[in-house]
Amino acid sequence: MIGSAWVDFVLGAALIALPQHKVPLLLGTALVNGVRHVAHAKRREHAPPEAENDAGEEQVELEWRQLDCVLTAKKGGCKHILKDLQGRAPPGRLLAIMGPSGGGKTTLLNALAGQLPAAAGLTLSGVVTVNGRPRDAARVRQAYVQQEDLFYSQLTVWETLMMAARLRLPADMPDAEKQELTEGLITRLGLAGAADTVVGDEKTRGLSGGERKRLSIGMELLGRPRLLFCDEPTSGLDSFQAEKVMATLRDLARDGRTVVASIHQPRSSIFAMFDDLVLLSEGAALYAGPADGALAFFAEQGHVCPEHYNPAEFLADLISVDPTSSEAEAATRLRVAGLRSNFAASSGALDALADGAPADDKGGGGGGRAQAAPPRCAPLQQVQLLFSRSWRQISRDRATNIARAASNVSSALIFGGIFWRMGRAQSAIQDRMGLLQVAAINAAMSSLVKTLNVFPKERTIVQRERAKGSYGVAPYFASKLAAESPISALFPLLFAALVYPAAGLHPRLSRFAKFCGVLTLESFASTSLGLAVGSFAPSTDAALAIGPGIMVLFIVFGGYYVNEGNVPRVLRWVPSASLIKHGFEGLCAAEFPGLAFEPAPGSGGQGDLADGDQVLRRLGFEGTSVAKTANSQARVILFNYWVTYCILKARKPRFARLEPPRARELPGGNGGGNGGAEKVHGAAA
Ligand SMILES: Nc1ncnc2c1ncn2[C@@H]1O[C@H](COP(=O)(O)OP(=O)(O)OP(=O)(O)O)[C@@H](O)[C@H]1O
Repeated sequence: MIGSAWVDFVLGAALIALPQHKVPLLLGTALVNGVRHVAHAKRREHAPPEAENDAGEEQVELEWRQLDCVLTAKKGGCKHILKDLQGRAPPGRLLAIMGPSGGGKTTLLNALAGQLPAAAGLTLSGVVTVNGRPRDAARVRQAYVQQEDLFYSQLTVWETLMMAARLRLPADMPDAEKQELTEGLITRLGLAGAADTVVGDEKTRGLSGGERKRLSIGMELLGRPRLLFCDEPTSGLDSFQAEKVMATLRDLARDGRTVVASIHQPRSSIFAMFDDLVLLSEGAALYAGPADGALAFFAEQGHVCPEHYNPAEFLADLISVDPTSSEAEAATRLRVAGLRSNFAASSGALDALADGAPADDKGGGGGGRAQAAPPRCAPLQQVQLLFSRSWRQISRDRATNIARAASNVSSALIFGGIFWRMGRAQSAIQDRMGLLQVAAINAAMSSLVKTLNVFPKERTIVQRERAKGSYGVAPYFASKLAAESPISALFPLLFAALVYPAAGLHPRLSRFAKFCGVLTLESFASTSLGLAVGSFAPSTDAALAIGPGIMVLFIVFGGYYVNEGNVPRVLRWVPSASLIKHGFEGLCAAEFPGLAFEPAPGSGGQGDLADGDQVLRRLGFEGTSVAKTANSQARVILFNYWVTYCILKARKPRFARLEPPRARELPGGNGGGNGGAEKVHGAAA
């Protein structure tokens, strides 16, 4: 995939560097490229789907041993994140990984799922098997419900699940069957009452936290997983919602699936739902066995849970290091180290976990009934589905659309008021240039900020969906642009319709049409810059810091503050990349030609600018035209789209490789417990 992204990168670079008269060639090649993608997608469509070879409802047993995770710092020293862990997650049971914050729960879950994000200096080693085979070779259907629930906020529960079903399930599966499946999932997850509720976000009221989490689980169930990982499914939920979510996971386990969830500190009713339990503290296991055997295990060591006490709270207190004072820290460290050696010395609990039978064996059945694995729908159908999703998202997002409209109307009223009916005096020349410059900046900024606010989050959703093979970048990108462009064009048009007559700009309809066209194209260029920045920025905050920074540079070299002829040689490329400059130049080209200006009183015309052509010359825009600036702006747009496309295509989450078990030697033997930062010596076995 990365190789093909590089081909696109090089091809795109060559095309955009072409001289302007070869632009038709560029379009032709884009068409060829499109056909290549459709052909590629078609080939993929006929490729054997990775999960179809799996037997229908096989039982999955996950096992791990000698699992170590070490982070080596650049300045030397290591942090031992997971310490020689072993355990087993049998089918039909819910295994909970519990422990204090920073204990290594998420790292263990990620390592078991094969989704531990790769990082410099991070080494993961050990053995993880599925039904006795190395996990990567086992090709079992697994799913991972991430801690952060990400959805298109304006789609309802039904639409979200149905869209995922249409994109992920085989094209030859009748739509009625997909609908039936979606309905079944909604009922199963207890979401029937919320089926027509939009997911919502900070601006739009929608699902509750628990409903969102159950929807996340539902999305993963579409892939018919037999092995389900869930990271902190109850975090941020009230106790009622948390209980409902955990009950859902327990029921999924009862249907024969293997369910592994990390959880921080559950209430007692949730603790009672666990079949098996792994207790982690500072990366080391203090218990792994049946959940109902944990209290007895620790009672034997003299740590008795008081009556009527939440066992989860008792265990959390028992295995946590208390950093509030040096005495408390030393005492709790000693206790945790003792628990760790006691557990390592006892094989009983581990054996019990290993022998765990399905808690209430109902065999297979349940959720996987009619669901099938990939192949997906054809690229054209993907475009159709993704277009309808993008269209619903943008057209239903009333809060954002109203805010954008209000911002454009208020800017138009303010600028219209300041530059009210400018006339043709010499002083009106500067006013005109000022208005055209602020109009160019306003159109660019409003589109940029809107895109930067939305796209990084959407990119994460798309990456998750693409990781499941739901669709390709080309159908996604094409449908997004097609759906969003008409609505995005409305806002600059609204601004233009108000400010143009108020300021008394060139009184011809054709000039007004050009003014609107230039502003709309500039708004698209700014959106394309937002997409390019949003595709590589690590977060929305980072995108909001980078995007406006670039825009300030484009404003400075936007043709108004620095004359193009005076730009230092080394920065000559900036004006040609500046969408503000092309926008401003285009607005000047629409406004000034043919305009005659009155001489300043008493000047006798000396030093005055008599007409618009002289103004254009003064600005360094002689010989310009709307068509020429539109051409330059189109190249900026194509360049940004191409950058976005290549980054989206190349960007994939990188996961740490599972190395063979390491031979290690820990200072202090098995005791550990020195702040999770033990020195690890030794080499890979
Ligand atoms: N890539 C990494 N770089 C640096 N430190 C890391 C990395 N991954 C994990 N850690 C550290 O390893 C320890 C365990 O992290 P992990 O997220 O697994 O804990 P956790 O038990 O899930 O915590 P929480 O309940 O707070 O989410 C923490 O101290 C964390 O800072």
